[in-house]
Amino acid sequence: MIRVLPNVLTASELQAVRELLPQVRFGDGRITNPDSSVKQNLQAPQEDPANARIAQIAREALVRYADVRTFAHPRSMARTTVVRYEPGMNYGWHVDEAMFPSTPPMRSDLSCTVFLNSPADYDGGELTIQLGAQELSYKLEAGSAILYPSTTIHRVSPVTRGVRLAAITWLQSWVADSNQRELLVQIEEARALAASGGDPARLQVLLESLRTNLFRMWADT
Ligand SMILES: O=C(O)CCC(=O)C(=O)O
Ligand SMILES: [Fe+2]
Repeated sequence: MIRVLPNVLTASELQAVRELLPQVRFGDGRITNPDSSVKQNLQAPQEDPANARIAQIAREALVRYADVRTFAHPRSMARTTVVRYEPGMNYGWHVDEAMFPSTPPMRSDLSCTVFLNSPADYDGGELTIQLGAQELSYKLEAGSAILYPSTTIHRVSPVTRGVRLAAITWLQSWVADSNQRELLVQIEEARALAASGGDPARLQVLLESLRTNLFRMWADT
């Protein structure tokens, strides 16, 4: 399941990020993926002070964002890194690493991109995610983010004009299984609908989905 998170960064956080971005000293993105033959971008070293400040702003914004809690049930979040794609740069089809060598090591369940500049600033640079035979492409407004399963094959298509800037991170969830996470998301939606007296037809279909899918999960065959 993929979730777009509009306006993760407030206007003042976005302004702070805009002032910090020119101070980031980018290096070759392959520093963290030396064996990759498809990664062709620029990436801030972890120790870069402007990267660290942007990372902190992005993390705090993600942690306080209610949909991140509902959708991801986050247990831990990996390092956050600012990436930069100039014309000709791209990150070809790949799957993200399963484990990050943090202390303690963490498993990536969800990948996250926080878009840091306007889609009008560049051509190309879509984040495209494969779901079966379908491809879904995203190019979000500055300050908005996307969460998607780290199990998916995805890419950043070549930038053909301008510069694409984003902050990327990964989350480990308390609930490893994405089908189980999906049921918790539906329970939360049903709870919120019941509390607000919202659309009864939607509440009905959510409850049907929960009953049917829990039965499917628990039925002995
Ligand atoms: O820049 C992005 O939106 C995601 C890049 C990516 O797939 C990665 O760094 O693993
Ligand atoms: Fe990736």
